[in-house]
Amino acid sequence: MNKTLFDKIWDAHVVTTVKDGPSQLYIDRHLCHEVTSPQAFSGLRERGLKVFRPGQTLLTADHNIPTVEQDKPIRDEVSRYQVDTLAKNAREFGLTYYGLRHSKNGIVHVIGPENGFTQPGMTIVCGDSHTSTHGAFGAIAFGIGTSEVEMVLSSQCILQTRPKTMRVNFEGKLNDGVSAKDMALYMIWQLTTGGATGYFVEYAGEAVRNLTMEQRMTLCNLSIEMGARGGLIAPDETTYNYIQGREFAPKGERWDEAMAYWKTLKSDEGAAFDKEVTFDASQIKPMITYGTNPGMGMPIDGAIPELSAIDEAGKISFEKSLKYMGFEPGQKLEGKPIDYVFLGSCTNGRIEDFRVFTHYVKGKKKAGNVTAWLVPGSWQVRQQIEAEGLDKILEEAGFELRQPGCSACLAMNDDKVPAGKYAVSTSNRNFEGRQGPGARTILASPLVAAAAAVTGKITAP
Ligand SMILES: CC(C)[C@H](C(=O)O)[C@@H](O)C(=O)O
Ligand code: SF4
Repeated sequence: MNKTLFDKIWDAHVVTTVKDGPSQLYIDRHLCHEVTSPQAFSGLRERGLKVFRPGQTLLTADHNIPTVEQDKPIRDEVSRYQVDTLAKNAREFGLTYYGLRHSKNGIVHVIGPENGFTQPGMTIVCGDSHTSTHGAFGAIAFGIGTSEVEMVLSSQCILQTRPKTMRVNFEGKLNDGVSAKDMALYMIWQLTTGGATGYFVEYAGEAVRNLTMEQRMTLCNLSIEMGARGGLIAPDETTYNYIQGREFAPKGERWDEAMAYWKTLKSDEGAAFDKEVTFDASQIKPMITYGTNPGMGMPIDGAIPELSAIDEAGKISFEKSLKYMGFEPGQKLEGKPIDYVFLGSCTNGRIEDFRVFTHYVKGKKKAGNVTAWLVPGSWQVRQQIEAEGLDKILEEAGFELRQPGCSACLAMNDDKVPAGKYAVSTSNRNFEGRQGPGARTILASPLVAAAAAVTGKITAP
């Protein structure tokens, strides 16, 4: 039978299946952060259980950490408690932990791939919705709840209902200045935030094949924002080259064995998907969002829809959303002054994102009205930035590099955008209050963020 890539990986991990019910799925890799793991560890403690396969779990602190003065104790009491608890759990259960001040600390979805912990053909979970990021390597990666975190810790398995499969093809070539972030915002705009609910998405087509690993991660990261369980891309030379030599990557003979398996990881010719959508990549322009969900997007030179274009059921939430954002139906946003720029997050906090941003601002100056937060996704990203001298270029242009963490992506630390202020943000969610109470988020690519940072306005790069 012709199988999809998803089917191949899923079938290889099913331990047993409950008749007409969920499957017991074996999990290869488990990532944990401080927000969704404490109750899971407490659960183990109460039941007197150990972690079943400690080598397959990796811990990091990211959501609650400050992005300045990480050498000092965390000032916020709740955040400090969260991070201390994770450290304590790591010690007690004998798990690898990239805590604060660890040279490999960073956002959970950045550190997995950059250390080779994330590999093709694996099942990867984390108590975090953007676990879909790891699908860029040709893995089944998805977010789980805290009770499932406990299941994985204690048994290395979880119960899962098999999702439907969907393929999204991006045919043709992207235009200059258009990135994976624009592909994702375009796709969610077209398909809506519920367009992939119940599906696991495979991304394919020429424009996807041409993406670097960093860009593939950006695309897969946003799968969840259109309701998908996850997104994945078949591994190829780009994938193998990225993984080879990283800390957890297979070495020597193990590498050859792994490669033999990885090369089988693609959807067979004629494999049936429950749904298939095709986009013309050359039609995509740099994108921004104007509303309070990632589906409320438009090309940067476009206009917000008129009220008459919105269906009856959506009118109230559309108006509420525009009111929150301080925008009008039919308004164009190009030239609109902004206050903050955030470069970072598990969507766009990788080295390539910093290269793009730096290349654009080189020789220019940050606009006086803009507060810019440039937050690398990990310490390794930050070290790479410094090794390439990007920090110097940024400094000359009036920008300062911060220390790694989730930061203003969800503002669980001190990096909060003040109420009413506009932030052009490279992160993935523009929900009300996401970047701070009353903060107004405009999602965009690192390139669009760079243009806004130097002009102080929404500007086509
Ligand atoms: C805190 C965590 C549970 C959450 C998630 O699951 O996505 C966060 O990472 C986010 O991006 O909103
Ligand atoms: S960077 Fe943002 S989206 Fe990613 S894990 Fe952190 S809070 Fe969630």
